Amino acid sequence: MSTGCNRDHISSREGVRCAEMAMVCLTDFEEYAKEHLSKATWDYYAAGADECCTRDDNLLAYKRIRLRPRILRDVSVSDTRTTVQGTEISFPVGIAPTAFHCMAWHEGEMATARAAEAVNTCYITSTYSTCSVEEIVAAAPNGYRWFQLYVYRDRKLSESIVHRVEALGYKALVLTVDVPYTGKRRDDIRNQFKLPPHLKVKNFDGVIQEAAGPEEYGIPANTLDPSISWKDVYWLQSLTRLPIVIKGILTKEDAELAVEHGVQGIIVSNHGGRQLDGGPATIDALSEIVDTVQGRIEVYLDGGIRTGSDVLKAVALGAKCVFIGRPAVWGLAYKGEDGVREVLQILNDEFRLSMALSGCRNVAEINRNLIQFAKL
Ligand SMILES: Cc1cc2nc3c(=O)[nH]c(=O)nc-3n(C[C@H](O)[C@H](O)[C@H](O)COP(=O)(O)O)c2cc1C
Ligand SMILES: CCCCCCC(=O)C(=O)O
Repeated sequence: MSTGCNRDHISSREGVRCAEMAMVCLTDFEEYAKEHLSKATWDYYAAGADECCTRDDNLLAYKRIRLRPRILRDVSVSDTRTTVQGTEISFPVGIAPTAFHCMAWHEGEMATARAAEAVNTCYITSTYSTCSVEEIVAAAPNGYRWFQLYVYRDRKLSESIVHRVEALGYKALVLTVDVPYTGKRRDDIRNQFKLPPHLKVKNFDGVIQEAAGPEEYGIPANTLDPSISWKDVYWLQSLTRLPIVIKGILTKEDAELAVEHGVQGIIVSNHGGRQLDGGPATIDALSEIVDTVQGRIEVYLDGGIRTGSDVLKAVALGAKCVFIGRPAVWGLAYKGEDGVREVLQILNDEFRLSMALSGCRNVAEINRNLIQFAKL
């Protein structure tokens, strides 16, 4: 991915200094992470599927959208707060579930959770966290958290994690539906990428870790169930009272089915372009889904959010909140909890500024009138 940053002139010797310079935008963190992580780790985080068309289009699509700013609207006071599933967060940006945070920073997901708690936003913990859900909750006891669930062939295993996170105070379950199989990520294959042996998928320590059979990323490959279907949404509802959010919807047809199946939210997502290459950029898929859902449930989005004006565009097109994946990991690689906080703070500042410059005083004032649609 391009760094999009004005540091390209910095020589490698000067690059050491780079770490002490102010981080100005999210691509500064990307550049830092690329320089400091091992190649295999960097490649895993950066990976897209196949030719990475969808991964890259997630970012480019925002740059094709133009805004229609309003003026003279007294933007001396602005309020970025919003709610998700009835809970207030400081601005409409949360942290998407990403796996293996301990590869980026020794405290891994505990650091991520502390940062989200400090900024008062939502952190979605991945099934494949390298700290256990118990450790994460203990690290940030007042944080607002959802848990991302992959459905295992062994349903008892999924059932037990659902009960565990519900008892721990997680506030929603995010069912990821776009990974019946892992996408083909060429660099991971070339690098024979594996979770380093000193790290574990801690939630299932001693269970899937020791299962026999072929491995993917150093964890058993045949654990996720490719046969999951809409009826499993009913199965999940039978296990829990938590709201269920489906992550990985890209069409109006599936959005309608999600509503009909009684879930409480949708994340418009293509898994950061790591699964099907050739699918739409998420911001391009958003409008048809918002139009279909008609406010019956909340619609969120992830993929390619790198600036405050990206957030503004997604909210204007109907996303209640957006989530960042890779940028949080870059923040971790930079400075752990403080790095993730900085990433969120920069996005918050940029979002506030974009709101003000387009004449919006609060999130409720952001709507489709802000978007310039191409003339036919
Ligand atoms: C390194 C990495 C690991 C990921 N792990 C998971 C995961 O465990 N569960 C999941 O539902 N999505 C996972 N995702 C997808 C993210 O939740 C999210 O959809 C995506 O990263 C958003 O795009 P962005 O990175 O451009 O912000 C992962 C993405 C990345 C980059
Ligand atoms: C065996 C499947 C590993 C998936 C790891 C997490 C993930 O979703 C990713 O995109 O990477």
